[in-house]
Amino acid sequence: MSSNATPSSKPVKSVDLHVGDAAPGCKKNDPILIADGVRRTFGGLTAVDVDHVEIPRGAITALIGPNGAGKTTFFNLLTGFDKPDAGSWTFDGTSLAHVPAYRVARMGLIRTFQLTKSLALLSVMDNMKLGATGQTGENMFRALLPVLWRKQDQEIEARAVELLTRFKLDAKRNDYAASLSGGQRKLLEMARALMSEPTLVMLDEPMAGVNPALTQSLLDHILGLKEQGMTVLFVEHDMHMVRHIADWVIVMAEGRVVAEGDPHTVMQNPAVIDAYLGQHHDSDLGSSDADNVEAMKELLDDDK
Ligand SMILES: Nc1ncnc2c1ncn2[C@@H]1O[C@H](COP(=O)(O)OP(=O)(O)OP(=O)(O)O)[C@@H](O)[C@H]1O
Repeated sequence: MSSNATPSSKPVKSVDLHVGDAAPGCKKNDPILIADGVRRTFGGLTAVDVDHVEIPRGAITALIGPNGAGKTTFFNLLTGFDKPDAGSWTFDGTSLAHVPAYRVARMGLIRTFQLTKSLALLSVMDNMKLGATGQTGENMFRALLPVLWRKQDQEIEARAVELLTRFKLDAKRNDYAASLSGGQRKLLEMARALMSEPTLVMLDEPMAGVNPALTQSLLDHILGLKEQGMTVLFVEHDMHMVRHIADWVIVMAEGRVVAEGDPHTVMQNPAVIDAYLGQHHDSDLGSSDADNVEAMKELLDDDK
């Protein structure tokens, strides 16, 4: 499915991100995240089996692949929301294996979810405050000094207001998150992710379920993250979006990385087309296979 979404201005693409050929697992000039031998099985199914992958710093990388390729599972592993059977990975040179999700977030790696996790019965503002990490109140001794946490509370609120204004949600700050539309919830989740001033933002299907009226603003916000010096890694099925905003694309199929490159080159790669067609050349297409074929058509839809 495609939104035909385009950002309001033509993005400046980052180039020279990799070293040597743009092959699966290729080295990057300045990787922020490096994963080695990351494997996750569910019973007899190998959901993720990534030999080596590097995510370039300061760029926007799209992680694409057909349904069931292992993208979300890989996100869950990298961010401490799931545990691998094997493997190691580093973020900014620090090993993240066995680090729980809340500590990964404090280290500057924040993710959003395919289905938004805003807490429906909390106000928009309270959702934002929950996104701030490393508060004084989390430290028992400093929490005993009200002067410290009051000042911090004001700073957190000011940052939340600034972000809500940027994301055009400030008028809704006292509303329950439950009252927001699907697209507004996606914006809230992104705004909340920024409360902790992350260095790497991982977005799982940021465009899914977003009303066309909000797609452009979401794209502009994602581009804005890069302009502010953050690294973005996102999972997305919308190939128009991938083509327009991604500097680099990593393709997964059946748990493995099968291709990497700039969007234009990757989308012409026969291995990628094969991955989307999968093993279903000769059989009837189920609905998720039909989605994959739709995505493949979008892949082949040349740059406008
Ligand atoms: N908790 C789980 N228990 C059992 N199998 C799982 C679990 N989570 C994921 N899987 C399986 O692992 C494989 C990879 O799933 P995953 O959701 O990571 O793929 P994906 O590439 O994100 O797919 P989509 O694009 O449809 O979201 C699928 O076959 C899925 O059914």
